[in-house]
Parts: sequence; structure tokens; C-alpha cells
Amino acid sequence: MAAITVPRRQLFIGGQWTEPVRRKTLPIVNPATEDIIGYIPAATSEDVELAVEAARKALTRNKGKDWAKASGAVRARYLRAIAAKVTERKSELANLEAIDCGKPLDEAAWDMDDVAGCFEYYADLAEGLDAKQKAPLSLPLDTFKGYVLKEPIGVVGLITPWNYPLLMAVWKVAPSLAAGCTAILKPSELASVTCLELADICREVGLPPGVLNVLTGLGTEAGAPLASHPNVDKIVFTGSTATGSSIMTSAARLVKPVSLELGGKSPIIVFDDVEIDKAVEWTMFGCFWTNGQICSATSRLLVHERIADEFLDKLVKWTKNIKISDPFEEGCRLGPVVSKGQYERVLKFISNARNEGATVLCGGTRPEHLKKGYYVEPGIISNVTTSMEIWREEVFGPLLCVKTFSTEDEAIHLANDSQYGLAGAVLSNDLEKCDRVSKALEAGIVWVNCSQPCFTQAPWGGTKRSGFGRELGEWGLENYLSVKQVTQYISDEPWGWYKPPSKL
Ligand SMILES: NC(=O)c1ccc[n+]([C@@H]2O[C@H](COP(=O)([O-])OP(=O)(O)OC[C@H]3O[C@@H](n4cnc5c(N)ncnc54)[C@H](O)[C@@H]3O)[C@@H](O)[C@H]2O)c1
Ligand SMILES: NCCCC=O
Ligand code: NA
Repeated sequence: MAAITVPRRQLFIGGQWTEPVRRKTLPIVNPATEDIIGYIPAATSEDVELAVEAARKALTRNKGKDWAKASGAVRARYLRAIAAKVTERKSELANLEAIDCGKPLDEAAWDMDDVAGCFEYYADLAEGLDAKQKAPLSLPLDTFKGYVLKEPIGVVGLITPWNYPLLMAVWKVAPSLAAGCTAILKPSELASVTCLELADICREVGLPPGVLNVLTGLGTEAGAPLASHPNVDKIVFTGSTATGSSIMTSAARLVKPVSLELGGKSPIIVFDDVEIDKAVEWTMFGCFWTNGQICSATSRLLVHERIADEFLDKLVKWTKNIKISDPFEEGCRLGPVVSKGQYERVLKFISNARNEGATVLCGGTRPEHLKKGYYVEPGIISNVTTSMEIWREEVFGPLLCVKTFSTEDEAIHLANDSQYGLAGAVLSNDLEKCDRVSKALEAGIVWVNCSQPCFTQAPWGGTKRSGFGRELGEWGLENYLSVKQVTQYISDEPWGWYKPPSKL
């Protein structure tokens, strides 16, 4: 593998690389080697102040005509230029993503295609927005006519996690810019490198200054002041349920809207009529893809008791065959988890499960051939009860817990036995059964005969403690638009409610 140099960047504020006011930095750690491979700037409330000012200025510059009130077609040109640059720099960006967060290089490369595709998609929607303006309202009185304007919400704060460092950011940046908002992006301190490169791309394509600002730094020092800033009109957040709740609390004080994409503990239901090998592979992909660090991971397997022994036997064999290696090694299918903290957290889940009486069928330990790096062998845990931590809490690592069921009703009951409601999967050759289960699952996303494939066109988000609001698709654009009604009185007659004063 050729040496990868991580560019040294500053905060991106008002179109300029800007040193943090307090000159703080944070190390960039490669989770595969535990080495420090560079530093990111660490913003604090003073930098948040500057970024909010820059974003506000960009929103109102030239009375808004340069961005917020420009046509969607104008903004679409920038989005397409960004997409083209991402594609041009795909290999470099994928390398940086893999070295920063530990995901296999093949996955990081796939993410970069999704990033470019997301900008292209929202460029189309930005163009489409022009035609949707002034949509007429059908009113019951012919003395009135009305229409609807869709306007950008304003300055938005975008706070994102580390599992898809650039993609999760772009799910927010692309639609917010398409809508005409200006934005301040605060990526995760554990993996910010590619978001700073996105800033560089915005600079390269000449995005008007202040339209996108990137503040790297800690959640408490940079994220919290952004969330509570009175001049930020909306916060859109992806991350843990605990942080989401604290963001919502501070936003509530200012009656600031929020969209929250939070955690999950999603079920995958495998009925007894499936092709076992095919179902085994989707079960693995559902939980071990992205090193098991997907909010929508189907990490609770419910398998029909009639096939359970054969299914688990094969699942364990296939799982032991997963190539665990440095993300840059050819054919890697599982890299390290993102950080030391996360590594220790995953191991703790395993020991707690054991202590509570569960059986570890495989994995959950450091692979013998990897002495350094935050590697955990993918684990499968059976003999689980519904009161155990491993059943109830999100691990955000490669651990799958298993229960069996005997009837469809029991499977649905177990599937919905969670505070979360992000996703769910159902695998069966009986499509009517899949339909019934899809309707019964308490979740925002349901996969049938697969788990995890995700398309920019389809709405993404959860119910229950997994949050609210939808990203992606047309719903993703609506997140950043405010709806204004304009109602016009068109009669020649006076309104006639009050008596005119007598003419003396
Ligand atoms: N629903 C989804 O689409 C989705 C997608 C990816 C990840 N996730 C969830 O994200 C979590 C893992 O990500 P994480 O560990 O980065 O989550 P996290 O909540 O720790 O951090 C997310 C972001 O919030 C920031 N932050 C932390 N404390 C903050 C505060 N007090 N105020 C403002 N910002 C703050 C962090 O710096 C980071 O940028 C998991 O729970 C996972 O399920 C959800
Ligand atoms: N494929 C993207 C899934 C994002 C959530 O973690
Ligand atoms: Na890192």
C-alpha cells in the first residue's frame, strides 16, 4: 500500500481556511494501527460564532440573490460541480475515509460513488424546485386565490457521526444546499478528514463563501454551541439517541426545529421457507457490513425454530470465513472498529452477555493474527433473553444476537420488542407473509429478502427512540424548506364586514 498523506487543514469558514480562535487541535487516529496520522483543527464556541455569521451573510448577500433566492438551477450547477470533483478525487477520498474510520477500502470506494450520486440527485431536485414554486391552492371562495412558496429554512447546523463520515454529512449538505440554505457542518471528531476535503472541493468549485462552513471539533465544544445558537434556524443531527436528546433539549429552549436520525437495534426475521445460504449471507451483511457500525444494522436475528440449527451452523461457518484485515488489504471484508473507546465498549457487551448467561457461538474477541488495531471478530450470541443488555441496547459493532420463534405473531412481537424503530428485515419466499410483516414492523425502513441496501431516492429515518424526520429522497429536501402560503383577495367588492361610517 502506498503511503497516504493526510492533508493538514484548518476550519473552513466563509470560504477561507481559518485557524481555530483557541488554536486547538485533535489527533487523527488510524484505527487499524492505533497510530496518530495527523491533526484536525478543534473548533470552540468562538469559531461557531464566526461560522454562523459567515453562513448568515451568505444567506442574505446581495439580498439573497446569490444563493437563497437564486433559482434552484443556479444552485444545481454547484452541486453537479461538487459531484464531478468527488468522482475525480474518488480514490484519494476513499483512501482517506478508510484510513480514518477503518472501513474496508472497497466499502469506502462505494461510499464515494454514493456521495457523488447524492449531489447529482439533489441537483435534479433543486432544478425541480423552481417548477414547484407558486403551486396554486384550491380555495373554497372565488374571491380569493392562493399559492404556496417553498423557501429555504435559513442557516442550518448539521451534526454527523463517524460510521459513514462523508456520506452521512452529504445526506445533509446536498439537500440543504439544494434548498437554498447555508450550512455549518460539524462532523464527528473521530473521523473528520473527508469532510474537510469536501470543504476543499467547495473551495475548488467556487461555492459562494459561507454557503458551506466546516467546523471540526468535539461534540461538547463545537456541536453543543452550534445546537444552541440563536442564529441557527434548524439542527439536523445523526448520532446516538443520548446526544439527540440533549440537542433537542437545547433546541427546544429556542423553539428551533430539529430532525434526528438516531440509533437502532433492528430485527431480521428469517422464516423456515428461505434458501438458507442466501439468507445466511444477507444476515451477515445486515450486521457485519461497515464493521457492524450501521445505525440500521439488523443486529437481532429471529430465526424460525424449524431451521435454527442448520441456519446457525452455516451462519457461524460463513462468519468465521470473513476476511478480517487492514482495510487496505485486498478482499478485506471487516476492518477495525473506529476507536479504542468503541473497541472496549464492544468487548464489554460480550462480557456482559456472557455474565448474563448468553452463549457466544463465535467471535467477540481480538483476531489472533492482528496484534494491533481495534479489531473484533464478528460475534454471534445465542441463548439470549429479552431482558439482556445485548437484546436491548445498540452495540454499534459486529455483534449479532439470536432468538428463535415458532409463529409469525411471535416473530413480530419479538421484532417490535425494542425502544428503537429504525429498520427491520424479513426473509421468506412467501411474499404475502413479507407484506404482512412489513406492515407490522414498527420501523421507518423495511427490507424484504435483503438487509441494508440503501438508495438516495428512498426516505431514510426511524420511529420511536430512533428519531423523527426523513432524510434522502424528496423528503430529504423538504427537511430544509419552509412552506409559505400567499393568499390574495381578488374581488372588486369591499370586504363588507364592518359598517362604513356615515358620511356627514
Ligand atoms: N439513524 C441514522 O441514520 C444513523 C446513521 C449513522 C449513525 N447513527 C447513530 O449514531 C451513533 C454513533 O455515532 P456517534 O458515536 O458519532 O454518535 P454521537 O452522538 O456520539 O456523536 C454524533 C455527533 O454529535 C456530536 N456531539 C456529541 N455530543 C454533542 C453535544 N452535546 N451537542 C452537540 N453535538 C454533540 C459528535 O461530536 C458527533 O459529531 C449510533 O447510535 C448510531 O446508531 C444513526
Ligand atoms: N448505507 C448507509 C447507512 C447509513 C447509516 O448508518
Ligand atoms: Na480516526
